[in-house]
Amino acid sequence: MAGKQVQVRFCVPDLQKERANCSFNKEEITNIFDGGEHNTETRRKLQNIIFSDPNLQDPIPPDYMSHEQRYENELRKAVYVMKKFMTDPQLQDIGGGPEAIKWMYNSILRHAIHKDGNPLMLHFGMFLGAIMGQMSEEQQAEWLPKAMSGEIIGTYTQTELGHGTFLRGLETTATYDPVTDEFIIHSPTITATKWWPGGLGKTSSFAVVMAQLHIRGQNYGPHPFVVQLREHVTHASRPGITVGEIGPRLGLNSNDNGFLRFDNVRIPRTNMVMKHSKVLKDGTYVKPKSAKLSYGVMVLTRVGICYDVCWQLMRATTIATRYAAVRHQSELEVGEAEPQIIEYQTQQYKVLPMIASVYAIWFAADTLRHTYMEVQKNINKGSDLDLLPELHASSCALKALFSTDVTDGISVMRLGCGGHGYLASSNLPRIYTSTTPSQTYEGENTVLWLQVARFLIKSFREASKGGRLQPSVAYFKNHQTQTRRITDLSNSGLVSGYERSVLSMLEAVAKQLQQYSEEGMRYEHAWNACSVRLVNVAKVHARYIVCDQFVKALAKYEGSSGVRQIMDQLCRLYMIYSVTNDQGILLKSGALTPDQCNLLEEELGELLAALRPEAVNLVDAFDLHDEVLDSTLGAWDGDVYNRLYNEAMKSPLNKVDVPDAYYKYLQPLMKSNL
Ligand SMILES: CCCCCCCC/C=C\CCCCCCCCCC(=O)SCCNC(=O)CCNC(=O)[C@H](O)C(C)(C)COP(=O)(O)OP(=O)(O)OC[C@H]1O[C@@H](n2cnc3c(N)ncnc32)[C@H](O)[C@@H]1OP(=O)(O)O
Ligand SMILES: Cc1cc2nc3c(=O)[nH]c(=O)nc-3n(C[C@H](O)[C@H](O)[C@H](O)COP(=O)(O)OP(=O)(O)OC[C@H]3O[C@@H](n4cnc5c(N)ncnc54)[C@H](O)[C@@H]3O)c2cc1C
Repeated sequence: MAGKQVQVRFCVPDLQKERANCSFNKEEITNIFDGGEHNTETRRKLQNIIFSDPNLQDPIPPDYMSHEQRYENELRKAVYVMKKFMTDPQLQDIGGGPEAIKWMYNSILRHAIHKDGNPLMLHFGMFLGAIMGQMSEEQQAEWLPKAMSGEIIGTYTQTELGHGTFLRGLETTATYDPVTDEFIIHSPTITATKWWPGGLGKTSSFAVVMAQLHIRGQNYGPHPFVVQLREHVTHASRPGITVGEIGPRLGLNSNDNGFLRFDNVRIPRTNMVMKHSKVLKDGTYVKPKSAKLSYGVMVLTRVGICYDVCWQLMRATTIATRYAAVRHQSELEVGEAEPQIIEYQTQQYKVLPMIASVYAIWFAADTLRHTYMEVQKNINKGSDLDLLPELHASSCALKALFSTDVTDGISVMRLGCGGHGYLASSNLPRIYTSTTPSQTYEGENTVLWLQVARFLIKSFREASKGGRLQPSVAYFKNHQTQTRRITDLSNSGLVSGYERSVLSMLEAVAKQLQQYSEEGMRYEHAWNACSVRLVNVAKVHARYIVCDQFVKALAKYEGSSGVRQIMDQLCRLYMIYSVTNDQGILLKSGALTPDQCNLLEEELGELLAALRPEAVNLVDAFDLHDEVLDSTLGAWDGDVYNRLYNEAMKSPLNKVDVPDAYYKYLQPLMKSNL
């Protein structure tokens, strides 16, 4: 238990001091992020088993491995985990088997086992997601057991060399042949080559392939199909399939992201993924309730990404906060001992708002997950899809906002650790390179912001006609009657300030769109000419959602008063941090005055001082095991300098005093200059 560990484990005096006085029950906070006491218990049992298993250790630090070694090492561990979960009696006790594997890979523990990606990530994420969310019951009965047991390994192949964002522009075709009752999957051009999917290069034997459905010369748009890529047992690529890896990336280099080409590959008709749309034997196309239902796996993954980046921020803030309590530098008062760097207000401003952001992200992600589950329930019941636009807009908004905030936040945490934060052994560089692609994958963020803007403009017009509004934009209904200025600076006052700013921005951009249209510009061009403003308003709306959800989550919170009090302070900090960052927008819209901004900036300073003594306890409450942190700077004991020194000793260059390269290159140069 985290609370008990505090009593018995060694840590450096600076951290002992930080931990000595804690005003709240850490365990209660741990339970929030695990989703309940039972989940905390399960996670701890799992991590005790996993982290004590020598087979899951890396033989050498992955940074010193070659490209092939990294892939092999991660695949070895991933397969070991699958087998262990199937057979280990200790794990059966806690509900072992495929469900537990899925549970673990959908938890923060996967970042501890696989430090730079994992060849089975797409299998556990999107391949299983496509089977469970997009296949008919009959198809699930066929494919799910094989995928869960590892008999087949799959990935999700949508993006092509030529098209990622513009799904309707995909070039891979699936042409129905009624004579043989088969689809013919084909890559007609070089740009139709599938490019990027994780686990595609060397790992997957199957893939869900997004392809344009053609029946009797008519194109019905992109649909998912299951295609076998490699033979059973030999794993050789099948006839008509050309598949391989795309080469090194900025990060996630163990994922064997791949390319894939099809040369008229035939698959049975029943391999079309058919929960929503169907093709009958005679070639009749059965339409789905909404054409966008086949995009469902992407929506699910966008929800997952919100949690995933939250875990990355938890790791980065834990590392930077503990380090800030251990590191001493400079002088606050001349001649006095060097203070812990966390005593500097500017350092508090780096770590504390990011700790608060973890809570903000978590509560908003949880609400989004519930919306997703409600929509799924409605789809399964066959009832209406009213909430689909809300889910699409909110998942785009939150995925885009959180992936950006967290990537930027991790960068601030690295800077907050000075030079040591740049060392691989701090783990901050890898946390960064594993997080920054979330701004691109599963919908490039600018493109997602424009989807949000499309929803906002539509809703704004609906509101002016007195029409029905989706929950996240219900506040538009007041838009004509409200004055812009807010008078109270409470949390709900600030949320209202965001609402008014969104409405003011929408009013202006809608007017500009209208003006362009009246001047004869086509709507699409007018949209493009306004798109910077449209992206800006989408971002402010997203921030509004997060602030609003944070306040609402706390209003419902039924835990202890200590935790409630600290969360209130964190919520207030998040609100003021956000508003002061966005003050240009709030001032311009007239929601705030310069005097009000000054008051908020003063309060921000007071909050930083009030929260400073709790900083280490707050990150301890995330309860991240040292293996999850994998950091010289962030370990629980705070023994930073010994850890840094010991890690440096692992550099292969230190195996010998004088390396061969000296004799080859330097010695001749130095000799010739004697
Ligand atoms: C307790 C914790 C539990 C959770 C644990 C989770 C653990 C972690 C899980 C996962 C971790 C992360 C691992 C991540 C690995 C990911 C690897 C990456 C994989 C990929 O990248 S796969 C490829 C992804 N590709 C994309 O996302 C492409 C982006 N493009 C698009 O989505 C679309 O093309 C588009 C939306 C941009 C445009 O589509 P288009 O058809 O052209 O549509 P429009 O004409 O613009 O709009 C038409 C109309 O449709 C509406 N709409 C569009 N999309 C959707 C949708 N998905 N749903 C509903 N509606 C949609 C749109 O709003 C328009 O509506 P309107 O006409 O305005 O009414
Ligand atoms: C690490 C990683 C893993 C991935 N894994 C997978 C996977 O498993 N499966 C899979 O199918 N794909 C995967 N992808 C691909 C990913 O989904 C795409 O890269 C992503 O959707 C962006 O598409 P794109 O690369 O075509 O970018 P582009 O769309 O070409 O974007 C380039 C620029 O053009 C701009 N742009 C494009 N369209 C518009 C527009 N309409 N309006 C304004 N600006 C626009 C963008 O904002 C961006 O600035 C992965 C990518 C990465 C980096």
